[in-house]
Amino acid sequence: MMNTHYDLPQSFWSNVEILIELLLKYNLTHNISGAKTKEAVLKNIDDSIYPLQFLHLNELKHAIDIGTGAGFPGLLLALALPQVHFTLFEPIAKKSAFLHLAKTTLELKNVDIVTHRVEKVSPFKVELISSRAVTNTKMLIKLCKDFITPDTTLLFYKGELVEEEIKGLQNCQVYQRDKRYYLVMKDVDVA
Ligand SMILES: C[S@@+](CC[C@H](N)C(=O)[O-])C[C@H]1O[C@@H](n2cnc3c(N)ncnc32)[C@H](O)[C@@H]1O
Repeated sequence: MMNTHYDLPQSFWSNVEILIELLLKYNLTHNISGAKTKEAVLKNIDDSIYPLQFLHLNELKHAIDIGTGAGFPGLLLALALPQVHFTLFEPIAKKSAFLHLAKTTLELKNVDIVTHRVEKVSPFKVELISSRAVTNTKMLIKLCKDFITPDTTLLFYKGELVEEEIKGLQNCQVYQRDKRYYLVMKDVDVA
């Protein structure tokens, strides 16, 4: 299917097959994702897990994903990293309902879903924060600043505006694949 050097759990691809079927069906009536075909969903899945090839995730226990939508990337990272507890923030009820449906169907014990904007909840410290297609980098950092410690890794899935967005920010590393720019930040200054 896809080339990945990361050691995915045995259950990953069987869970993905179930997830794709679930999403395509749910999407017909609720229109929560632009990905309307299996191929399109697979592209989102590939994009979601690609950073596992270059991220160093030792000591990772807690992660949040901001604006998970129909599951990208947070739900897929949770499937790939069953030892890590993921809290997925998605304020839109029909999207959050889908995430609940996926959690129940796949019996995911490492996933919590919060139907609120990330900046509206009581924060807790995490080692990883991911987000794709939600808002610009500086605004994202502002929204989740109270979840960040000097050891937190930020993983933002960006487009070609990334260089513009990170001007003035420290400790940024960008990994490019085609039109996708994966922005990884550590020791983020939230002052
Ligand atoms: C364009 S969608 C992207 C969904 C998914 N991340 C993806 O890449 O397919 C942006 C999502 O972010 C959510 N969102 C917007 N602002 C948010 C906030 N402050 N906290 C949490 N989620 C937010 C929206 O409800 C929406 O579902």
